[in-house]
Amino acid sequence: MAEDKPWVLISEVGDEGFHEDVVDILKQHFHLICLKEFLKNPVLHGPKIQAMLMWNYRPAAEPSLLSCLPSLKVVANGGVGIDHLDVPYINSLGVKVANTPGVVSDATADMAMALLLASARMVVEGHLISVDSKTTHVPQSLMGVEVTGSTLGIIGMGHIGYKVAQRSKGFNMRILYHNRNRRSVEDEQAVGASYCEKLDDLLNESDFVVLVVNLTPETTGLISHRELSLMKPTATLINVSRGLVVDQDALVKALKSGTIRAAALDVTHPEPLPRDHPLLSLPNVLITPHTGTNTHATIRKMMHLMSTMFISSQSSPAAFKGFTLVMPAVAVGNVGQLAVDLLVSTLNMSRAGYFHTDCLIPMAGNNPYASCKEDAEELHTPAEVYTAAELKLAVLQIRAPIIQTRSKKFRQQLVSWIKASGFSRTVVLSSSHSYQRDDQQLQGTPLRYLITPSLLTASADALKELGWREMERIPAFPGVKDANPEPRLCIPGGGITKGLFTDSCDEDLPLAVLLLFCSEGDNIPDAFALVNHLNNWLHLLDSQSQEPNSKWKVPTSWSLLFGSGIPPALF
Ligand SMILES: O=CC(=O)O
Repeated sequence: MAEDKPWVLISEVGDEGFHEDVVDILKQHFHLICLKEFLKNPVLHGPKIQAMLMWNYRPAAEPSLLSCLPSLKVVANGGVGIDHLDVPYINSLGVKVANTPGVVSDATADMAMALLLASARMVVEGHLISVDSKTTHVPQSLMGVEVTGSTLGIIGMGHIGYKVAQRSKGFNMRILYHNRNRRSVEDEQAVGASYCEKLDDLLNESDFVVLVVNLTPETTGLISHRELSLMKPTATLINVSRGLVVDQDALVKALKSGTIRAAALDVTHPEPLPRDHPLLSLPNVLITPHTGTNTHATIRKMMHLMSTMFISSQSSPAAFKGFTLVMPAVAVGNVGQLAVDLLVSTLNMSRAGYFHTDCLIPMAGNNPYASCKEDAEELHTPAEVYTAAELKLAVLQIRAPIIQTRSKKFRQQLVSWIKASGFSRTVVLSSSHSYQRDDQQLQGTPLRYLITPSLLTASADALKELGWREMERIPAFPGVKDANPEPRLCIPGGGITKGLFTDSCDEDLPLAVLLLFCSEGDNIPDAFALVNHLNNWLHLLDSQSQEPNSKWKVPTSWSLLFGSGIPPALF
């Protein structure tokens, strides 16, 4: 029911607003109201709006609009740059500001390379000649500059800048960079980049200068007359950051006078430029209309991120309506967590947020699923939520032990979050001490399952087909017939498994437990076994590999796990 969903204000669908192809993602989670509709009756609609999703800087988060939204919790910006938002002011209203970093980096870095290559090799000019009805021959003047082996200067070596460097390495470029902070030696070596403490040195030496900085007071007008005059006359300026980083009047002069060879800009100020702006009529300028993140895959990722960033807000029920949640119990051998690692890594799941709790031992660490040094720098917390929206799958990964005295409270928090989020089922991946098995549990497969009555009906056929064994209840007093005849559930080493299962039965929550009997040690084979069982049920990965484990992608962080041994040099 639309009424269940949080009300969210957007500018419009289509034209300059949200792309029609992705708005379905938002509609799954929100009741959308477009600005035009909203403005017909702000008094009626205003109090219902809990979030505002901005696309192409709109709706503008201006005081006049925000004052009509007394229930607003979040202003979420589609994109990484939030220079158009007055964050302290918005925060002062008790409203959070969110953006979508990370997911835009690849597309933006690709765009920087596209502009660099297109400008260097005169791709647009070539195209125009090729399609011109008057063309009879290819003019010799259509002569580009060599990219391979040239020198690239990256200004702003953040997430996107680093990805530009990674791409440029493939072009055998000499890579210089200037950044507020120098990167680690490992980062530099991985892409072969050299740090230029002085911006002037970078400008002097580069054949291509790429701007990838945030717009701040320090970077406004960063490239002006002086900086352009330091560049080589054969050099090209590429801007994928913000138009205001470049003094456009100075750029026009430099391009006209041959101070630099060319410019390729995905961003200008304003956007679009007035139709009579001199940049538009210069032959050595290539301009795209701020489309750095415009790929279907990237905008879908942005939509998913914008949709799920509300999960920690209690005012956004049913954010995961119809999703399956998979989570580990923190149990013997950490088999559940390892299995969840394989899921997140293989399905390339996006981090949607964190589960806020005071029941886990506080900790923070690097991104366990990093695919490059750059990603590894992200800070990760003990309980995080990942999603693969296409599969309607969410995962809660737990990376820290539960504080012993808070186990019950943790279960309560979990159950209420699971209920509020609208998951259609929850699967807990767990394990139990092999050596404490009851006699009847000794034979056959080490896999067991448990299922709550409210999930049983929906899953009975699947379970029958899978042929799994239900976890046996064991007598409270083995050998004593009369006393306490009711056999009980016993999951030694299973952490919160039993409590969570019992709570879920009481709360009518559709939940299943999949567990393996195992021993502490190198539990990687157990993790593979458990995730393969899960996959046999949920069909998350359909690859028909001969070798069942080879379809899973092992996360980088596993290199720190078992098997590396103690360095012999210690003895
Ligand atoms: O311009 C694009 C962004 O800020 O992500």
